[in-house]
Amino acid sequence: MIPIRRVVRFLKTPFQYQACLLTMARPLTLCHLNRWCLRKFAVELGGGTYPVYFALNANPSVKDYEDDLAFQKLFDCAKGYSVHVSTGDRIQRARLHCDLQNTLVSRLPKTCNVLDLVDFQPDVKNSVIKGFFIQDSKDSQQTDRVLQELFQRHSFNLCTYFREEDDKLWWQYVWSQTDHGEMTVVKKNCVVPTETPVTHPSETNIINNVVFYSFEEAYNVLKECIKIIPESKQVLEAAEQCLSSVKRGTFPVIIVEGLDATGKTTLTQSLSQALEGSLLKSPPECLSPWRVRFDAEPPLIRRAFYALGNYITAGQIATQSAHSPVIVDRYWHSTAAYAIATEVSGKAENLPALSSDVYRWPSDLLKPDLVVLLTVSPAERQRRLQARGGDKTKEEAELEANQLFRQKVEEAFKRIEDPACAVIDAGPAREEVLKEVLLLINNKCHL
Ligand SMILES: Nc1ncnc2c1ncn2[C@@H]1O[C@H](COP(=O)(O)OP(=O)(O)O)[C@@H](O)[C@H]1O
Ligand SMILES: Nc1ccn([C@@H]2O[C@H](COP(=O)(O)OP(=O)(O)O)[C@@H](O)[C@H]2O)c(=O)n1
Repeated sequence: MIPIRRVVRFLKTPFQYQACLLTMARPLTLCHLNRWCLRKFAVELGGGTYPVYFALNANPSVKDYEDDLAFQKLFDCAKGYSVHVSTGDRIQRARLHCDLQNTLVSRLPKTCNVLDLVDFQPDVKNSVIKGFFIQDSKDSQQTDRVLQELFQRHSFNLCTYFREEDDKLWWQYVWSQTDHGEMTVVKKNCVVPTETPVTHPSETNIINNVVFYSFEEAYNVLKECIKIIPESKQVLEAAEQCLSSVKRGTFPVIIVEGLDATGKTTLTQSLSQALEGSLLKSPPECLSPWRVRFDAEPPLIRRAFYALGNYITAGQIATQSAHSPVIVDRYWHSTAAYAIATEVSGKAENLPALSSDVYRWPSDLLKPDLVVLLTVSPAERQRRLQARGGDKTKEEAELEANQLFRQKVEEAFKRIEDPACAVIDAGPAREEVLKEVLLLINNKCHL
C-alpha cells in the first residue's frame, strides 16, 4: 500500500487522492507501469549542456546520493514533477508533446523551471519517451492545479517528486486516474543517480522518428496525418509521382550544402551558368505552398515532409541529368543534419559517434556525385545575414541565437557518409569560391 500520508503532505490538497487498487487505474498507464522500474530518466540541466540521469530503486541507500552535485541540483527545489504524453498513436503523441510544452510554459507560475526530459530503457529500440521535468522552487498550488487539469483532460503520465524533512531520500510517485476520475498514486519508488549511458538516449530516437532512411518510412508518417492535416494528401500525391521516374542520366549531380547565408544560392546560380546545368532545390518548388504549414508541425511530421521533398527532387534530378549537369541547393544532408542537431541536446560532442547508423544514406535515394559543404566563420555569416536582410524563419532565428546548435549542424553535415561532403571555405570573394568549386568538380566528376 502506498503511504498516502506522505502524498497528502506533499500535495497539500489540490489533488484528490484515494488509496485504491492498481486494477482500478487507467489500463494505458498500467501497461506503461509494467516496465517502469527498468526505465531511466535524463533531464537537461544547465541550459541543455549536460543531462542529469536518474533511475528508480526500491532499496536505495543515502550513500547513492553523496557527491552527486548534478543530481542534487536537479532535486534542489520545493517540488518536482515529471510529465509526458502516454498515448500510443505517434502522430497524436508528437502533437500533444508540443501542446504540452506550450501549456507548461504559458500557464505554470514563474516559480517553475521547465526542463526537457526523456525516459528510456537502455538499449531498447523505440523506448524513448519525451517529456518535461518541472522544478518548482515554491510550494505553489497553481502548479498542482495546472498539472491536475492537464492530467485529467489528456493522456499524460504524471509523477511527483518529494523528500520528507526527516528523510534524505527522494521519492517518485506515479499518478493515475481511477474509473471515477479521481487521482491516485499507483507506484512509489526511490530516485537515485545513475551512470551516463554509452549511447545518448536521443540517438536511439533519431532513426525513423526524425530522420527517415527510406521513402516508405517518411510516406507512412504523412499518410497517418491525412485526417488531421489534409494538405498531406497533396504532398503524398506529388511524392507518388516521383516513384515512376526514369533512371538517372549520365551527367554529374552536384549538391551544395551549408548553413543559412553561407552562399549556397549565390554559388548554385553561378555554377549552373558556368556548367550550363539545371538548377534544382530541395524542398522542390511544388512543395512551396505547404512548407509553412509543415514547418509549424512537430519534428516527426515536419522532417517526414522534408524527407519526401528529397525524393521528389530526386525524381527531377533523374530526369534532368539525362540532358545536363545538375546543381542542387540543399538535399538529404540538410534534412539529416538539422534533424540530428535538433534532436541531440547540448554540445557537438553529444552527437552520435562517426560510426553511428544515423549518418548513413537512405538506400533508395538517388546519390549525387559530389556534395559541397560551404563553411564561413560565424562573424562573416552574421555579416552576410545582416546585409541580406529579409524575413527570418523561426529556425533561422534560432540558428542565429544559438551558436551551439550551429556547431552541431555543421558537425553533423561533416559526419554524414557515402557520399561525404567536400568542405569548401566560402569566406573568400564569390568568384574565388566559384573557381575553387569548379576545380573540385573537374577533379571529381566526368564532365
Ligand atoms: N563569397 C561571398 N562573399 C561575400 N558575400 C557573399 C558571398 N556569397 C554570398 N554572399 C552574400 O551573402 C548573402 C547570403 O548568400 P546566399 O547565397 O543567399 O546564402 P544561402 O543561400 O546559403 O542562404 C547574400 O547577400 C549574398 O549576396
Ligand atoms: N533538403 C532540405 C532543405 C531544408 N530543410 C529544412 O529547412 C531549413 C532551411 O531551409 P531554408 O529554405 O531556410 O534554407 P536556405 O534558404 O537557407 O537555403 C533547414 O533548417 C531544414 O530544417 C530540410 O530539412 N531539408
